[in-house]
Amino acid sequence: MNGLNQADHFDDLASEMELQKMNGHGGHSRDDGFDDLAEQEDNLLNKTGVKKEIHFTDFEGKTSFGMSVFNLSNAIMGSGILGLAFAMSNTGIILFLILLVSIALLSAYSIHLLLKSAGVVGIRAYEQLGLRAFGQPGKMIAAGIITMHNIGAMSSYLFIVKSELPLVIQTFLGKHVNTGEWFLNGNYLIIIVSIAIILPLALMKHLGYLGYTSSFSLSCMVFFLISVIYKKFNIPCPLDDQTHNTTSATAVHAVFNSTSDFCEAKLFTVNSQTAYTIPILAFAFVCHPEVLPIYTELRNATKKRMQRVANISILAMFVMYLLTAIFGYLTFYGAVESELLHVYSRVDQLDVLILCVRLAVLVAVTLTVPVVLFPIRRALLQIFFPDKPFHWARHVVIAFCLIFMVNILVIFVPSIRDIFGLIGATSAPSLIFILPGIFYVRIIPKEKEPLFSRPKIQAAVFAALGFVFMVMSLSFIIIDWVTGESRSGGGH
Ligand SMILES: NC(=O)C[C@H](N)C(=O)O
Repeated sequence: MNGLNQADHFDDLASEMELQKMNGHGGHSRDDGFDDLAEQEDNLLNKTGVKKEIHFTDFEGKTSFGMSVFNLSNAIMGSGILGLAFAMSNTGIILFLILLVSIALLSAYSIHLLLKSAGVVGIRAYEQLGLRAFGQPGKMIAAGIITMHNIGAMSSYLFIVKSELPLVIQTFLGKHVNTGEWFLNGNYLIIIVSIAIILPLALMKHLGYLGYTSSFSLSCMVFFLISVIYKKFNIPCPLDDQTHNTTSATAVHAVFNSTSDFCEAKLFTVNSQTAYTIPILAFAFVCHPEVLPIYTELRNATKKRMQRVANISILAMFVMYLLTAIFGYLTFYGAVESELLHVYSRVDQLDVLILCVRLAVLVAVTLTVPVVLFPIRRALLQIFFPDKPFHWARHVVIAFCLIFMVNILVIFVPSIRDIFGLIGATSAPSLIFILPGIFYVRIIPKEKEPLFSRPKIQAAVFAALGFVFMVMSLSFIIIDWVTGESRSGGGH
């Protein structure tokens, strides 16, 4: 679900270097060191005419190519996968495919920009690119956006707990309907899970074994995909409850008013919910803060090799995303909700396979919440308490406040669609398009590429495209909220 454990490792290294610098052991300042490296690389090129293999930082990576692909895939894959079938139901198969391919390609291009910028100055973290491009404000902006994005990701994971845990408990109790007891209320359950599991894990000083949950999460999502494909051939459309009982079915019928229309795969469609498509897709492909740490750790790190790692990971996740969206959509058609796993509760509450998928996804997302919390706390510490040594009080208070805030958010947010929408329309396009584009224009020296050279104009257009996506998506989402005629994206 993410490779943040890696980032953690690198930040430790980075802090170590910073510490050395502060203590005067480093000799050079960090940036000077990287400039030397870039210069050294240029000399090498000049002398031999052939570019010899050189590491882009002073850090010698040890992770194999395959393992790096796996790590980056983990960074890409997350809760976003649960929203894709919903996105497809609002665009139709063809439009969805076009958008999915476009976002995947743009995401790969964005990684190209990040790698090229990092290669010039030898930088191992997203925030450091910000620092290099715009000084302290650039670093703050990058750290702020990453913080906001991770808070959004944390909320989406906790939202899944809120919507799925009551169903799991219900199934264990053998109940076909939610009878309204407190232990079947998602809001109470997330508070209990937060206090009993997430907070203690978030208080650990280091991630330790928790870092490995990312691979567990990826396996859970593969299991989820296999079940979605299997269930497609087992669930009839229309669902029994589609003409009565649930509120979302009623709301859906306001939009799609005949059953035949309802159970038909649309190739191309547009409705008020189509506005959420690009944000959902953008959210699903965010992995950019993890790219540079994974690059640094890659064995024989060259830009080309890392770009191959990125392309393969993006392609693999593209296939998983496409299959999940198609089979999820072809199971429920217009009745699909913004959190795919939740819709299965409308078929058979006591289904064992779905119970297992729910349990697996629940464990995975619960364990991922603290993993996502660590980098947020680190960014906050860097912003508000730079150069201060570790202090337990700060460590504990920040974790507590973050978890408290995310709980409040998740209790009041009616649907995971709103989290995907908001985060996908703001921090995701910033991380994928805007920041890599403008960092590139600023970081690549004018002597190498003049301001009006093709690559720089392309990067600037790319950043502008991100800005257009952001403004467009936000406006449509706000219009949808204000007019309130939304089809329930309900996750609960
Ligand atoms: N890594 C992230 O920020 C989000 C991830 N792409 C997801 O789908 O959940």
